[in-house]
Amino acid sequence: MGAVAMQPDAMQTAVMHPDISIRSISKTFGNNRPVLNGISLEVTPGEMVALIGSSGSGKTTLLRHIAGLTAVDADGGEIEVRDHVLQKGGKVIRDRGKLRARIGLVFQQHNLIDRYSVLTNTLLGAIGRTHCLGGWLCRFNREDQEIARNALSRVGMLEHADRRADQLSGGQQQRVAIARTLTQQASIILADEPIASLDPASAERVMRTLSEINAVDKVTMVISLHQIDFALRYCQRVVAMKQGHIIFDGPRDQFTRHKIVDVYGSDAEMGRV
Ligand SMILES: Nc1ncnc2c1ncn2[C@@H]1O[C@H](COP(=O)(O)OP(=O)(O)OP(=O)(O)O)[C@@H](O)[C@H]1O
Repeated sequence: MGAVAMQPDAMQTAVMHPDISIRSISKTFGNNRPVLNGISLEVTPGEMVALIGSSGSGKTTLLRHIAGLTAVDADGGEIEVRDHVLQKGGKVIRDRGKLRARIGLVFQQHNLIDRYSVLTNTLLGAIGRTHCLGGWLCRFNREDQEIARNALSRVGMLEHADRRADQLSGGQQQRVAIARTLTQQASIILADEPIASLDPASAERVMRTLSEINAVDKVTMVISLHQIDFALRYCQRVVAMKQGHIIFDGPRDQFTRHKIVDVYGSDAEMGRV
């Protein structure tokens, strides 16, 4: 059968439908000022978005809300992931397992279980599809083993499959964490400062790996980064936060020096970012 031409309107709808839809969310811890202050954001399937901002601007808190790990304030807006409400009215939905299974998380640290092998850590990505006795004794089938090995191969870590996680360098650990999201078959990856503690070569490799996954698998990514040069090189879109607000959201070529100074203030003027 020949290819069916998509009408322009249908194409637009398909392209524009967001993977992540955040509507006016707010979060206040205790009696402090809001950490997130009426944030709205839509992320389209396949986008690779850099989330930047000074320390304390709210990046981690925003990522944790998108992951469903932290609830918005009671009157603090709502978040939809892939067309399903993830949280609303101060509550993360009860049946969040299925949605969470679509979201892969990569953090700066504490990504892996030290005493487990690289392969087992990677296989933990498949846990949502597996029966685990008492929540820990999991039997992974041959197909999942294959998926995990393939994921390790893609991030260049297959030769380390049998090593303990705590024997790896920081960059290698991050690549295993990324392999775990591939094994999970996540359609969204949220990465919180994945290269913060890495040397430049390892940082480059981790960002390249994420970028390849974004390009090949069309996985949607939101990545918080402190390094502006990496953000601008690897991410097409920049979202910049300051004191719980989004103060810039646009293509990287519009994120000019002037905007960088708006976001980072004197740090940027001193050349520290
Ligand atoms: N669980 C919490 N309880 C109280 N305050 C919190 C909590 N989590 C975050 N905060 C506060 O929220 C603010 C934003 O923190 P967050 O970690 O989101 O910032 P960030 O932009 O990710 O910073 P960094 O770049 O340093 O990681 C900070 O002032 C922090 O102290």
